[in-house]
Amino acid sequence: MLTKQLEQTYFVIDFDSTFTKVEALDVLGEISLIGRPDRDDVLAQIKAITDRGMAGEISLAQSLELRLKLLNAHRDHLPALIETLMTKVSDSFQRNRVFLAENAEQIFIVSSGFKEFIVPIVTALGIKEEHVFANTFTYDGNGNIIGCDCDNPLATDKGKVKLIRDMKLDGDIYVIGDGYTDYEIREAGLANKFYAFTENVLRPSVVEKADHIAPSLDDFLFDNKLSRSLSYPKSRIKVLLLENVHPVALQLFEQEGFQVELRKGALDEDELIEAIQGVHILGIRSKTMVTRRVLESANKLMTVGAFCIGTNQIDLQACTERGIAVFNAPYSNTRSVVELAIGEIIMLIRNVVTKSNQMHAGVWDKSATNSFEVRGKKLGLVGYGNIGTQLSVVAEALGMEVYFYDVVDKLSLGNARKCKSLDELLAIADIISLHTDGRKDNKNLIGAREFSLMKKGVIFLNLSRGHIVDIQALVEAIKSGQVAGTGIDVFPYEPKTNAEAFINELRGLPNVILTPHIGGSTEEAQENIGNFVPAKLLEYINNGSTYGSVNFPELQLPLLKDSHRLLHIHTNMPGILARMNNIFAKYNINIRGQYLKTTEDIGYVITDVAKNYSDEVVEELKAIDNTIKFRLLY
Ligand SMILES: NC(=O)c1ccc[n+]([C@@H]2O[C@H](COP(=O)([O-])OP(=O)(O)OC[C@H]3O[C@@H](n4cnc5c(N)ncnc54)[C@H](O)[C@@H]3O)[C@@H](O)[C@H]2O)c1
Ligand SMILES: O=C(O)[C@H](O)COP(=O)(O)O
Repeated sequence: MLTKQLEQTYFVIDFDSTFTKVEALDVLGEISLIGRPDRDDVLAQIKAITDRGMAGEISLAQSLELRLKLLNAHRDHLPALIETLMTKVSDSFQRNRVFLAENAEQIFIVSSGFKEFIVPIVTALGIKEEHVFANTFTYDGNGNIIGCDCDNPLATDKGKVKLIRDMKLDGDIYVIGDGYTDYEIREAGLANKFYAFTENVLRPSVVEKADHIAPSLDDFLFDNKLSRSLSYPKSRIKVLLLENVHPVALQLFEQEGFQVELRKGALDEDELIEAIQGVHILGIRSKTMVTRRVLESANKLMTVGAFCIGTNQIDLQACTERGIAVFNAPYSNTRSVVELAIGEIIMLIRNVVTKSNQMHAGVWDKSATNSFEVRGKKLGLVGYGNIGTQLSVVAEALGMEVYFYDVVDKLSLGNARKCKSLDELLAIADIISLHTDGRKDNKNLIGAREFSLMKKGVIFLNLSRGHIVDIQALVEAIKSGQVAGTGIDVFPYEPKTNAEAFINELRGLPNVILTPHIGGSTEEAQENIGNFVPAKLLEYINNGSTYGSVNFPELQLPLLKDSHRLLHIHTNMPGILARMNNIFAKYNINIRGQYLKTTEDIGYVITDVAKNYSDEVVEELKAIDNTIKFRLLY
């Protein structure tokens, strides 16, 4: 599967900084110059000479001669060099060792480096020794390396060109390398294509001459439809992270080899429509609205990560219809919200904000009037989910009596008491805190009527979602004294970035704590989220697992071993699994594992199959009616 006739194709591959991540002579210098006081200085000189040679600024002969002189190396240094180089083989070459071994007849290593260290490295990955073309060292009587065999064309300028010309290879020639001398083979008309290999180093003067850029060997193999260890090159996967998500997320995606674009603030709909094109993974927080219109432009989008709890900013239905799996971080900032709520409750019931403001204005007003303990007070929680329950436990530890109301029948924790209706809870509580989710139906859940049902002098908190409270009604309730203190962290409209002003009628009212949606903004929470969400997204991208998705059927899949994984997402209709299995039967496919889960809207079928199947199977699976998305993983 996915192989093409290779008999007439030859791959000419460079060694230093292509097959390996490093320049071998730089590494040799690190070994041979140990103990020399000027080691760092000499190593920097060697590196500079290497770069100038690679960029075509000085001749190869000059570059070799200058470096060998500075190296002061000995035959005895070579075993240590080989040992180090073994650990520095480029990741994508390591991954694709099967391709290298299976196509050894057509692969040539052509390098201006030295056979003494190249041969042991490349033959370990299946390359034939007689297909290695490189220089050899010359030594003095004491084993010191003093130069190289000058008769070898590879020690001279345009040496690779001369060598390839003399080889008279009959067929297509693809050259893969990071240096100018690799490009010269193509320039001389001896190669069909030159791929600038940029996994380890990107040399602008080389890249600009290349037919293609290959950020990895996977990319080269994908581009040429050749057999490879990865179904899709990681370097082609684009990630867009908005709203200042924690830097650890960027690091995790980059480590994976993905291309990551990071933006500080949220984007509005039109900006996002433009930015999302070509993006495979989108990371947002609570402010970016992922609307149906945005999704219509998301031509490559596979998954969305909400780096927060709430997902009401995402059109989940539209995502599902397009086979886009959405994940969030359902617990990572729960504790942070709870701690802020507790802090605010104490500050508000003690009237600390008013006292503090007076002090800043030079007023010393020591009195106990309107200042209370929280012990023994009735805390009413609207919404008894992850945050509501945790707040319940912490509040009880402070001696509060907890009451809660939830639309779903929830188990009371500790001594918390369940209320049968919202109205019942509003009438009982001294302090009311909202912790419902942000579903549309909850718009203005608390308005003028609800404030009128509360006890006079109630303390009121909203750290859930802005649209749940009618702000004008809250303003009236504060002005009339119905609400004695309030803490609001979320607003119907919130500035998109820190540069935008906050405009709201709550500004300047007494005993009101206003915070800029920071309930979940602690270092701990953001770091937790920054680790948690990418792990989910990577599991989905790399393995197909959807465990924890908020809109997809949840499947925790085993790791893929020695099989290909076919992922089929379809509208939930009867008969699709049967049609898939008919196709497998028709092509006599050996199924190694099959997993199915559905929701009301979609079905997700994962089939692990033996590797030897024909491309028609994939085409027929994709053509099944009501297929939303198909993916192949290996
Ligand atoms: N301020 C912040 O920075 C911040 C941080 C994290 C979470 N949040 C928000 O806090 C809220 C709660 O988060 P969570 O993790 O506890 O969510 P959750 O989904 O675990 O719990 C929400 C609970 O609210 C209940 N509910 C929904 N509508 C209701 C209604 N009308 N009346 C009563 N109960 C209702 C649900 O049944 C559920 O039990 C969410 O809106 C979330 O987006 C805000
Ligand atoms: O849903 C959440 O987790 C909170 O509202 C926090 O959102 P944020 O990441 O945008 O601060």
